[in-house]
Amino acid sequence: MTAIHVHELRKRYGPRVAVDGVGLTVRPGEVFGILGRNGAGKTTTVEAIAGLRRPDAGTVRVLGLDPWRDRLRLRQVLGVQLQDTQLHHALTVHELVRLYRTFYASGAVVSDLIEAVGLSTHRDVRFERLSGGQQQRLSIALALVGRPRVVILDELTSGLDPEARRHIWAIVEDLRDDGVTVLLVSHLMEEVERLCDRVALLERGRLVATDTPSGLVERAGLGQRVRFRVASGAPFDAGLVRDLPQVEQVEVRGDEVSVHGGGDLLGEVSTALVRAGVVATETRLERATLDDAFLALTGSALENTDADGDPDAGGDAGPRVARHNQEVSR
Ligand SMILES: Nc1ncnc2c1ncn2[C@@H]1O[C@H](COP(=O)(O)OP(=O)(O)OP(=O)(O)O)[C@@H](O)[C@H]1O
Repeated sequence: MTAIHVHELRKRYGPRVAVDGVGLTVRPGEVFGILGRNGAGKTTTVEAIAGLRRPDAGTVRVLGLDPWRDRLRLRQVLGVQLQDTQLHHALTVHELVRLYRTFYASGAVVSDLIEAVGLSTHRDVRFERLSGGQQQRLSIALALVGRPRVVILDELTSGLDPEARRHIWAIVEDLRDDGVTVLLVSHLMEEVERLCDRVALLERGRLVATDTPSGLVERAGLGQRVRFRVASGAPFDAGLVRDLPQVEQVEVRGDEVSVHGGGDLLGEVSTALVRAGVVATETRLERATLDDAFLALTGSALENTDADGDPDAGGDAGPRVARHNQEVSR
């Protein structure tokens, strides 16, 4: 049985089409990522999977259950952590986990779960007094309290510092080790590359591609680049590497050389340089990243523009992505 099956999912809000025929199959035990810009339809998709939003059309099954019709049964096997979970601010960590535990017929031992998410020393601290990272850890604990077989985590590390983010990633890795299926919505390429077995790219409500993170990079066909400096000070003869079978393009700027191509590019270029007696320094191989692949596959910068073309939505990763892509495609 598949863990999650989505077929031809559609949802509109008034005239706005949020999800437009999305299909996904998530295998049991997979960590499956949903990646896309602001407004791409990620949350609407996972809300439909969680039974929180009724689709206009299409089929959704989670462990064979219809999330809308079988909501009560689904609740016993599915854990959900959504963006901006509203929790009772005056309750402590322990009180909240204990309260949520009562919603399930069977589930985790409250103190064990609090320890597993690293909140033992904060068990008697009220929710409103927790830091952002601690609140996130608590919301994950609440998603896990019923020992779910499938967990949905939506933007679970947004706004957290690198250390808090790593703590939360370790929790997801433990879930994977325990065979729990995880559906992870994220903007963060590093998070997706580290945690996800496969990723679905959404763009304006449509599925652009589904693959492993490295498969997406390969699919984008962006190749690799070898960069080095010529030590001798003499001008570099680009003809030394231009005609090698794996080389597509050579750029020379002063003593800096950049060779773009595929296959065993580093080996081929290094051998040619040694044969020609050229001493190269600072040699490095650069591969396209998931950022680059996203950009190439969707034609837009991920974190710099939202799905409506609003250029305000995002941090500083967008321009970096765009620059890299220009380099690659030049
Ligand atoms: N309740 C709603 N009413 C009207 N429009 C909505 C509603 N929820 C979402 N939308 C719109 O539907 C589209 C998809 O939104 P959704 O939240 O699913 O995208 P997302 O990929 O999760 O975005 P983000 O990364 O910003 O969370 C967006 O254009 C959004 O403005």
